[in-house]
Formats: sequence, structure tokens, C-alpha cells
Amino acid sequence: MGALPGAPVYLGFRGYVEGMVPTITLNDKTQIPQLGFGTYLIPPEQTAGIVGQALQVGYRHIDTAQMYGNEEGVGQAVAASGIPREELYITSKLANDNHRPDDVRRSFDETMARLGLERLDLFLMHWPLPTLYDGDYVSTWKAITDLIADGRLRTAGVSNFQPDHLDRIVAETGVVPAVNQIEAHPYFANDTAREASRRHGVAVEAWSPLGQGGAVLADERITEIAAAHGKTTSQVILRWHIQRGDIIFPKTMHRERMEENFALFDFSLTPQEVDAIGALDKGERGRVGPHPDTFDYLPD
Ligand SMILES: NC(=O)C1=CN([C@@H]2O[C@H](COP(=O)(O)OP(=O)(O)OC[C@H]3O[C@@H](n4cnc5c(N)ncnc54)[C@H](OP(=O)(O)O)[C@@H]3O)[C@@H](O)[C@H]2O)C=CC1
Ligand SMILES: O=C(O)C(=O)[C@@H](O)[C@H](O)C(=O)CO
Repeated sequence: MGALPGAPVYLGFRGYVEGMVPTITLNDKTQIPQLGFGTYLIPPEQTAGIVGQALQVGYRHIDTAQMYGNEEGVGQAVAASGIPREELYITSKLANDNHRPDDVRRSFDETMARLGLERLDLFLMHWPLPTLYDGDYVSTWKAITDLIADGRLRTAGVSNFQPDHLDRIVAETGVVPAVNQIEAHPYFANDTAREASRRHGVAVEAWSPLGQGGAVLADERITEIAAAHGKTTSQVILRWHIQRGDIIFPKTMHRERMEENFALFDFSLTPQEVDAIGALDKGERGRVGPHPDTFDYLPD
């Protein structure tokens, strides 16, 4: 397997040698690798090849979604890899047009068929869609959590949930999500949603951890910090997320960047450097994605 030069051998997410990908224990006592691989905008026909390379590099946690149209390619890469299933952590997400409880169950079955898996590690409500479905994301949440009872889903979570969305599902169902996958990167720390998640004991997954490869990669302060460590700005940003305790899955189509983004565990930022990167937060101006209170996209 294509281990990084000089990197310790990766043993799979239930067994690491020191220095490799840490795991986070979720509120349902399951474990998730803190670093994974994202697949948004990876074209379906290229997904098996790209995800296959990520698995060769050492990634064991893959983030996909019904709306990405590439679950089948993820499943093909997993099958072709020969990696034991228990060493992999696979996440998918409910599409915005599948919020009705019957559609949750039907589309979950379809996801499992596309992935070719017997069991999914994590399934998320992709967006709360508070302006659609009469604002009823609570029944959707209940239907997702019901999937655990039939043994094919291990962990249920949400994505893009604002504090009031989290408060509501917990109050009305008593079931706390294990994770909340939200936009977060140095220019948009998203501390409001992050702190609400932490208050409920919900682990934070930071999506677009590199700000979708935008201006933050050329930020002057991050460039200085990267030079001090002999690392790239991408590595410094990803390491910042790791030290904040968030779960991340940067996406790339390029093998050399897969390797770069995986080499995060042979250096540490100082507390002052972590704070300096945190100070780059631009608040709402820093968002690169849609606002969860108003996002109402439905796939064709
Ligand atoms: N729940 C949700 O609503 C959302 C979830 N996500 C999830 O989070 C994942 C990550 O977020 P994503 O939006 O993809 O954005 P990222 O922050 O991961 O950035 C990806 C972009 O950065 C570039 N890039 C990656 N690594 C490097 C590097 N080392 N140096 C320079 N450029 C680099 C990539 O280019 P290239 O590919 O050409 O290398 C790509 O353009 C997604 O893939 C998806 O799984 C994302 C958005 C929303
Ligand atoms: O990537 C995702 O997971 C997303 O939900 C978003 O990118 C979203 O689909 C979007 O921004 C569409 O404009």
C-alpha cells in the first residue's frame, strides 16, 4: 500500500501506531477516524478510481452523500480495495428530496445497494430545510434514528444544523445526534453552531475544511506559520482543525494532495498559532456555502 515516505504504518481505524490518524469517540460510544476523505464534486465516473487512490494513501474514512451521485463509485472502490470492512468508516447523507419518513427508508435501502454494504457507519440528514416540508425535520430525524433498530445503520447524525434546529430535535425526540457536519474553516469558524453542538455532546465535523481551496490557502499569516514548520498552508489549516478536535475530510482529485493532506501527524501547532488562525474568522462574510436557515435546494 502507498504509505507516505517515513510515515508509520497505518493499521486501520481500530488500530493505529502512534502518530497516525486519531479516533474520536462519539456519544453512542462508537469511534470515528478524525481524518477522512471528502467526495463532493468528484464525478461519478471517476469516483471509484479517485477513492481507490485515497484508500491506497491510507484514508479509511470516506464521506459521500445521496446528492453527490457517486455512492456507487465509493462502493466499487471499497470492494476493489480488499480492505476489511471493519477497518473502514463510511458516511452517507439523506438527499433533500427524501425527507418524508417513507422516503428516508426507501432511499437508505437504495444507498446501501449503491454502496454494496451490509451496514453503514454513519447516515446524516444533509440539510434541515426549515422552509420546506412544513418545517418538519423532526419526523425526518426520527425516521433516520429508526434505521438503527434494524441493524444496518450504526450511527445517526445531522448536517448543517443551527443551534435552534439541534435544540428542537433533541427536545422533541430525546435522541441526540452523534455528529453535526457544518461548514468550518479559518475564515468561517462557525462558532455558534460549533458551540451548540458541543453543548449537546455532539461531535463536530467541519465541511470544506480548506475553504474549498480558496483564498485561505494563500493567507499571509497561515503562510508564515507553514514556513515555520516546513509544511504547506493546507497542512497547517488541516492540523488546526485536528487540534480544535473537529473531524475533517478534505477532498482532492490529485494523489499528491491526498498524500499532503494525510501527512498531519508529524507536527503540532503551538497554542498561539492555533489562536492566530482562529483570529482570521470573518464571521458570516467568510461562508463559502449556503446558509442553513434558507437553503431550500431540491435535486431535479
Ligand atoms: N454536509 C455538507 O453540506 C457538505 C459536506 N461537504 C463534505 O466535505 C468535504 C470537503 O469539502 P469540500 O467542499 O470538498 O472542500 P475542501 O475544503 O475539502 O476543498 C476542496 C478543494 O480544495 C482543493 N485542494 C484540496 N487539497 C488541496 C491542497 N493540498 N492544496 C491545494 N488545493 C487543495 C481541491 O482541489 P482538487 O480537487 O483539484 O485537488 C478542491 O478544489 C466534501 O468533499 C464533502 O464530502 C462539503 C460541502 C458541504
Ligand atoms: O457538498 C455538499 O454536501 C452540499 O450540500 C453543498 O455543496 C450543496 O449541495 C450546495 O452548495 C449546492 O449549491
